[in-house]
Amino acid sequence: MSAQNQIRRTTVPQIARRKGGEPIVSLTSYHAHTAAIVDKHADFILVGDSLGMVMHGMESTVGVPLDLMIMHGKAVVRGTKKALIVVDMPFGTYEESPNIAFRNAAKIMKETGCGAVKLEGGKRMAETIRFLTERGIPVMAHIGLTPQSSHVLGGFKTQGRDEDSWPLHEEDARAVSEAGAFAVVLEGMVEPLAAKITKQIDIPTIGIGASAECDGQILVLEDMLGLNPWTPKFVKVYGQLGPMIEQAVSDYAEDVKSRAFPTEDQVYR
Ligand SMILES: Nc1nc(=O)c2c([nH]1)NC[C@@H]1CN(c3ccc(C(=O)N[C@@H](CCC(=O)O)C(=O)O)cc3)CN21
Ligand SMILES: CC(C)C(=O)C(=O)O
Ligand SMILES: [Mg+2]
Repeated sequence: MSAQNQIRRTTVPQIARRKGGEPIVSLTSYHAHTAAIVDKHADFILVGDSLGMVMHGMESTVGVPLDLMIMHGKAVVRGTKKALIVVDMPFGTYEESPNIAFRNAAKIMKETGCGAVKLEGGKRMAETIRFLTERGIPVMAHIGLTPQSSHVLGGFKTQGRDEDSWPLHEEDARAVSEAGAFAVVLEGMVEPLAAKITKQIDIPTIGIGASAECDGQILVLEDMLGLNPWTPKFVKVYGQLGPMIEQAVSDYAEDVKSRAFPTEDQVYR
């Protein structure tokens, strides 16, 4: 098959060009079958390190290993054909030096086939963002509430409540934009700060708990499907899958006990 015949995925420059235009749609996914559904409607899909908490029951994202991100990244790339796939770099795989970050980001891209990586941090990560983008690895930045630093921040706390902190967040946004990031996630940030940052920088801002002032939105798929028992305030629940799964499981249990399942339809003769 020639390259032209393949369905082209959304590209990094296409996302970057959406600044100030039609809002960018994104969700997380960690899983081939759900990713195939999300792929029909999302511009990009994030294989987020939130998978440590959502899929593996961890208390934070700090313990997520690189190999786990690669495994879920492969699953999502295999399950999709249209969306840009972005994979989170997990804690401890990029902070130390641009060289180490490049090695691990290249491993993620080569082994998963994703189109970009995401890493947390503003001004402090600017040199690394430049190092990676100049060498062929597109980087999405992530500032504000950065869950990998929750031990320093004192938990998952909304940022910018105190106006005195705004200049630091604005500086982070400018630094990642100037370093070559193609977009930046603004997480857990008061609305006026997210609005100010979105106006100040040339790359799209993707909000999560950061208001409709951003250039796009992202949510954790399981949260908006009603599968998370501790849904934060910024989540809108679009489907109640938790109760649906429970009903199906309890119907199945009843049918097994009463021998109503399997029936003629499910039996080999
Ligand atoms: N399932 C899931 N969804 C997420 O959005 C998510 C993860 N996991 N794991 C990684 C981070 C952690 N996130 C979180 C976790 C908790 C709150 C939270 O409890 N927020 C409080 C606000 C606290 C404040 O205002 O200071 C809330 O009540 O919404 C926020 C973001 C966002 N990310
Ligand atoms: C919430 C998004 C932005 C994320 O980083 C994740 O899912 O890990
Ligand atoms: Mg993340």
